[in-house]
Amino acid sequence: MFGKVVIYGVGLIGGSFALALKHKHLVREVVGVGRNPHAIARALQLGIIDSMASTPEEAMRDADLVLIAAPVAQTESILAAILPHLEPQTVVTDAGSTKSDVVAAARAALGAHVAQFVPGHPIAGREKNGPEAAIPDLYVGKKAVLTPLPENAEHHVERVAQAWAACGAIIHQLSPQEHDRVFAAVSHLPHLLAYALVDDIAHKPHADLLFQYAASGFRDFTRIAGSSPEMWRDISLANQEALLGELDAYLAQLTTLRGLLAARDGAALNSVYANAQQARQRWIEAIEAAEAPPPPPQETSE
Ligand SMILES: NC(=O)C1=CN([C@@H]2O[C@H](COP(=O)(O)OP(=O)(O)OC[C@H]3O[C@@H](n4cnc5c(N)ncnc54)[C@H](O)[C@@H]3O)[C@@H](O)[C@H]2O)C=CC1
Ligand SMILES: O=C(O)C(=O)Cc1ccc(O)cc1
Repeated sequence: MFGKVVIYGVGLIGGSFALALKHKHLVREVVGVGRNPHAIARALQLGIIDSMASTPEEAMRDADLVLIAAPVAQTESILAAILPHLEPQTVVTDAGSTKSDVVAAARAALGAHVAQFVPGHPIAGREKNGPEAAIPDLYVGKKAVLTPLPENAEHHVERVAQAWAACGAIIHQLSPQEHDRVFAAVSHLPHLLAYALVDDIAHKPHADLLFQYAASGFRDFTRIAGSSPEMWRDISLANQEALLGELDAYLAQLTTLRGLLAARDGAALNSVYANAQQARQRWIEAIEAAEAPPPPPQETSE
């Protein structure tokens, strides 16, 4: 399917993409480019990449597909470094968690060559980072959202969709603005809340005592506060407007709940909790049905 694939940022996301394509024998050669020499050396040692490129010229020579999987604030400088060596057959994509800023960065860095850039975002991941965290089946049954540009040729969009589909992902399309509004609510706000809760507790004078007794509910709620601070700083700032909107709505909900608690209004509190429990149950059922592997083919006697 692919000759040379170049990964800028060989961590959890870029590394898992490379491993998925390699395990399916869909790529001849994976070349990694990194900022941290130890991480890129480890990616080589783990067999995630076949070689590392030390210059953009070397990386981009004869490249079929380039995936940018670094924190989103790095996108513009990476694309600017790529541009002088961008060949006509090369398709460039990214895995960034925000899309409006990435599209703006691509337009600023690439000019007319933005037609070769197809923005993307795999909706799969976890709180672990770096090449050690990369696994080949990270994307199986998960969504990959593409936010194609009007300038993109259909066959370039199709090429990126094929790559994510080969990793096991289900392809969706949104506009960059729709994408950022959706993920502000269901991804960016929850990460901010998890960081806020752990930071708040860590600053209390009796933090050690509190952490000593924190149980699995606290662990579940705060799992995502184990994620990379740099990555989430970049996402928060990139999607500032939509995230502020969601944060304000959530603050209003907290104020409402505070009022119910202060008034000892058990019936109203119960109603909020019950509505949330039911909505969560419906969501879990829908997501499990959507992500379930297809049933094995039925054997017939004929
Ligand atoms: N962690 C997650 O669950 C998900 C992350 N994403 C997005 O994927 C991207 C990568 O995230 P992860 O793989 O989790 O992070 P990671 O920290 O595991 O890997 C990122 C890698 O990029 C390298 N890097 C940083 N600046 C660079 C530069 N200028 N040039 C080349 N390499 C550079 C880092 O050294 C690191 O090895 C981010 O944009 C993030 O928003 C998307 C979906 C899920
Ligand atoms: O750790 C988790 O559960 C996540 O929420 C992973 C994740 C992080 C960032 C994304 O843009 C998409 C998925």
